[in-house]
Amino acid sequence: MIFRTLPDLWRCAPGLISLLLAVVVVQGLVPAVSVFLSKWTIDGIGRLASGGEANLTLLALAWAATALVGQLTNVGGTVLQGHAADHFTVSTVTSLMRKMQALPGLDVVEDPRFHDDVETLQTGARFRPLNLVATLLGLLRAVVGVLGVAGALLVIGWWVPLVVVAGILPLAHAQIRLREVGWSLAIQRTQEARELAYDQQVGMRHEYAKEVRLYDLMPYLLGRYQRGALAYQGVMRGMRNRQVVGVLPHQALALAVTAGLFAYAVWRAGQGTLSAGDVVLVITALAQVRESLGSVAEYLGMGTEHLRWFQKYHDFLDAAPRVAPPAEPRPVPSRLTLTLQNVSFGYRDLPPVLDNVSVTIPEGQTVAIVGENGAGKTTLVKLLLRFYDPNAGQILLGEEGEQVDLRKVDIAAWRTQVAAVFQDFARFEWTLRDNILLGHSEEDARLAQAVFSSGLAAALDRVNNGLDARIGQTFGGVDLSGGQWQKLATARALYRDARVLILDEPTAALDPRSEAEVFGAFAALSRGRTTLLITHRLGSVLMADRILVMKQGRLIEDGTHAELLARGGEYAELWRLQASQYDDAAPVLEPAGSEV
Ligand SMILES: Nc1ncnc2c1ncn2[C@@H]1O[C@H](COP(=O)(O)OP(=O)(O)OP(=O)(O)O)[C@@H](O)[C@H]1O
Repeated sequence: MIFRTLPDLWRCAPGLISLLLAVVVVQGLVPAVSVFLSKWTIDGIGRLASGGEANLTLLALAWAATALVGQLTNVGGTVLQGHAADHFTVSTVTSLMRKMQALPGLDVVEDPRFHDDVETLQTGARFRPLNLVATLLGLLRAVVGVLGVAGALLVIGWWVPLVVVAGILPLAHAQIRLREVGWSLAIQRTQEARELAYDQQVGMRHEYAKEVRLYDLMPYLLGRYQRGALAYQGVMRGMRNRQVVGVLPHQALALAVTAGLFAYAVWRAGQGTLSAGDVVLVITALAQVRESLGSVAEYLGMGTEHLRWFQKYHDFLDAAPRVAPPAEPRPVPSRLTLTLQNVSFGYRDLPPVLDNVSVTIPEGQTVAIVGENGAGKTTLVKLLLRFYDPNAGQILLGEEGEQVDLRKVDIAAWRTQVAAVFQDFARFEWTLRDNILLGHSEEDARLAQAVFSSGLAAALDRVNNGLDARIGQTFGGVDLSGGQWQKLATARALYRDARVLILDEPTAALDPRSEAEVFGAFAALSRGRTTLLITHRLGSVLMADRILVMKQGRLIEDGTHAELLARGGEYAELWRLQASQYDDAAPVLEPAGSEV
């Protein structure tokens, strides 16, 4: 992982990183120079005391210069390190977002295991790059410091630096090992951490606030949170304690080695084979070495943990999407007849929700898809958008003779041909304008038309700033009603000049007048376009040329309103049930299970 992470770091700002490395090396050498200055000062004082000569002024100037270099490199190192970490953070987060962009399907984002990865990657991306930079530089500084000062210890024997390093190795190894264990445990527990955070959010965030108050949910949430937190923290605390206590014996060994060398140096001075300056050098050098080696071990441990995060990050970047873009994408055919041929599909490893569906929808046709909850209507359009690939069968675009399998078509190009109002459309808390344009360039007439046809114009009268009003509560914007949000989602779809229009319950939250207006707009808009309308309001299917009825993943009826009524099957039954709700003479409610 280091062999991939370091080049990544280097590539994000090569000039800056070179300068930073030079500064850190100088910074790391300052302690070694200080140690020698101490020795030369003590030896100089000794010579002066015994009538010899010593240039103490030069030594004082050297001290001052060394201290100045130390301070300058400290400040410069901190500034440059901040810059490098900023670059690295941006490049890491950018790569993560680009990878998301390169995952055209929904399979990965809906996988619960992936939620854990995203949680780890998303929270880590905020601080791991920064911490890795700080850790690597700290490590380099400490290693240079150790090498420089250990070199000074050659004064008392060639073997001394070796003994010092050997004394610290078990500590370094233990630090790395403990960090690895800690990381693995934290990763295993990500799901629990996410659940804790979720219960907290439910208690605190505005989207849950009404139910939390009405149903007095807080005691229940607190109970869940406290039970979960106690269990989770117990495990994590045990791990942290083991980390702290586990390194104690190794620290004791490192301390014993330096204490032994100190005693040896004092003994040699007593024998007259080391000068007073040499002894000062050994004492300061040992203190420095001990500190720097401690830092090396600590940085190695921290670095290991950060690198494990980067390993996860690289694994994610390398992950092959199940919905794979075609190697040689074919253009979208000029005529857009949609054909499903024996399509079966199940989410992940769950039972199939589409069972051998075959249908052809000629270009320009308006098709309503109806059926009970969970029948597979939304799944069918998600397959058409290539959010998933069928497990069996195929989806073809184009007229007979020039049909192309959807899996071979350029995904981005295909999606530009489609506009959709999803049942669970996204509520972007940006301005109204940005919510409609979605990053596309603005065309005044088209924007005005989309706002008018969606019925959003009435909502605009009530907000300051018109289309520039920020919406949603998170950033203090204006909140919209459910119906106004739905009109906004509709305006978004209408703004796109798409050849295929997908409307999944597009009027569920609209009042009758708005619904009639919006359907009027859809009717106008669907002219010349292929339109798929999923709805439970059977009155609205009258605008369709053709109705598909789905039940338990199968397409069970296909025809016009009149044909299906005449057939007296599922559609006729659904129609009768719904009509009866508006009919004074008929019973208003049917038994459960008849939901449309
Ligand atoms: N992302 C998903 N992961 C797993 N199962 C899913 C997913 N989305 C839908 N399902 C399941 O697939 C089945 C079909 O769902 P789908 O949303 O296609 O039904 P629908 O006909 O659109 O229903 P509704 O009228 O309630 O919107 C349901 O049983 C649902 O639980």
